[in-house]
Amino acid sequence: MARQLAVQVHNAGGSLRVLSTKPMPGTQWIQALTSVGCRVEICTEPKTILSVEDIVSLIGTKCDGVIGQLTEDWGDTLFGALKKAGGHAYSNMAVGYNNVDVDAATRHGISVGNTPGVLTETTAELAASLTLAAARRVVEADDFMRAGKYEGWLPTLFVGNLLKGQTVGIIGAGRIGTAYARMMVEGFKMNVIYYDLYQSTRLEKFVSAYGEFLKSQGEAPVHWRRASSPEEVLKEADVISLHPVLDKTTYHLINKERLALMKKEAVLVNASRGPVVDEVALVEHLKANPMFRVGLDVFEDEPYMKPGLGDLPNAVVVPHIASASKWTREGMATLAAQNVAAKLKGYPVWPNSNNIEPFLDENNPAPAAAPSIVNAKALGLPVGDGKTKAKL
Ligand SMILES: NC(=O)c1ccc[n+]([C@@H]2O[C@H](COP(=O)([O-])OP(=O)(O)OC[C@H]3O[C@@H](n4cnc5c(N)ncnc54)[C@H](O)[C@@H]3O)[C@@H](O)[C@H]2O)c1
Ligand SMILES: O=C(O)[C@H](O)CO
Repeated sequence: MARQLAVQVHNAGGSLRVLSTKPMPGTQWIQALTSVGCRVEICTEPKTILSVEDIVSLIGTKCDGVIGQLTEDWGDTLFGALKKAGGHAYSNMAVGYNNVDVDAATRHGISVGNTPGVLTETTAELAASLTLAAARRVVEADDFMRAGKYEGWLPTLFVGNLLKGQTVGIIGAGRIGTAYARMMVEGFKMNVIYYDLYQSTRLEKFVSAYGEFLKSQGEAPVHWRRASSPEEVLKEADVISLHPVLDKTTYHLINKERLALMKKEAVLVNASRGPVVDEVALVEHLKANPMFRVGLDVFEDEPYMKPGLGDLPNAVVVPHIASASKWTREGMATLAAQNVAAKLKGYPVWPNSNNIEPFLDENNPAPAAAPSIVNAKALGLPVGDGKTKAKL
């Protein structure tokens, strides 16, 4: 028999049972659920990644909704178990939902929520940090200093790349890609080349307007260009940051052939999903090109790195922390809880999942709506007018 996993219970008398597979930061998310009559059970097992079997046992025989994590495999087995337990609602505590089989959820009549917007700036800031750390060799220099190797200033010590006036390439110019591009344009006066399936008029207008501003200050303007292929971006840019969703079209988007197109001293940053990069090919490329540098927040086989990557001085590696600011993580938890609470209460879906601010204001009641349900259309869920306030 499966072992009983430890849980912490809030509002034990609540009639709707909602499970969170992990403790999450803040308390607003718990309040969002208990205030609408949910009993909240939080799995407190120290094991980092729960297996499908673990989660099936947590779901048990009666469960109305679940908040899960991107490390979990939400497919037919889990949605089948949730349906059998009487469940209707699931939310990832993440904007990316490549760990979720949305079609399976839809087949079982279960809504799938995600947490867009609240992590846009935080994630872009980490991508910018990785860019600087890689371009200016911050981690190598830190290691050197701590190892007691510093014997005095030298003209040749840890020489890296200047960003100002260079070209930043964005692959996937959605919410995060655009926010990152703006940071690099405003912060370092970089020109932009981007590739996305869709035109980013917001980004284009911003760069044009900022270019005009710089001109008005007597400075060289910045420019943008929309590329017609990823190859164009890779050939032209000095820094490339990857921000697409992970799907069949972006799996190994950066491979051996495309790495070979990049400038020998380019900087590549990935804070999207690990499998967007062929990590074995990347290790080979880094070995052969010591002046090529990467900043990685995500890995192909998380939590593992491909052999050799961790030994390379031209790679900066951090453990998937791009969204890890307090405000963002609390906001992600709140949005995930509201996705579940709203579905269980029969509220409509919020009309614009890019505008989630009203859900995060602790001083005002959250809208009586689900912030972001990715299979709302497939399930035929009603869409609200974006005005109705919840009665708490
Ligand atoms: N490392 C982290 O902690 C972290 C944090 C947040 C998000 N993410 C990842 O970042 C991704 C993007 O988040 P977002 O909020 O900006 O999403 P988004 O939907 O706003 O942007 C994704 C963009 O990718 C584009 N795209 C899709 N297929 C493409 C292709 N084949 N080539 C080029 N572009 C393509 C889309 O058109 C869209 O503009 C998420 O899906 C998630 O996987 C990672
Ligand atoms: O997709 C996401 O939201 C991240 O990977 C975690 O913040």
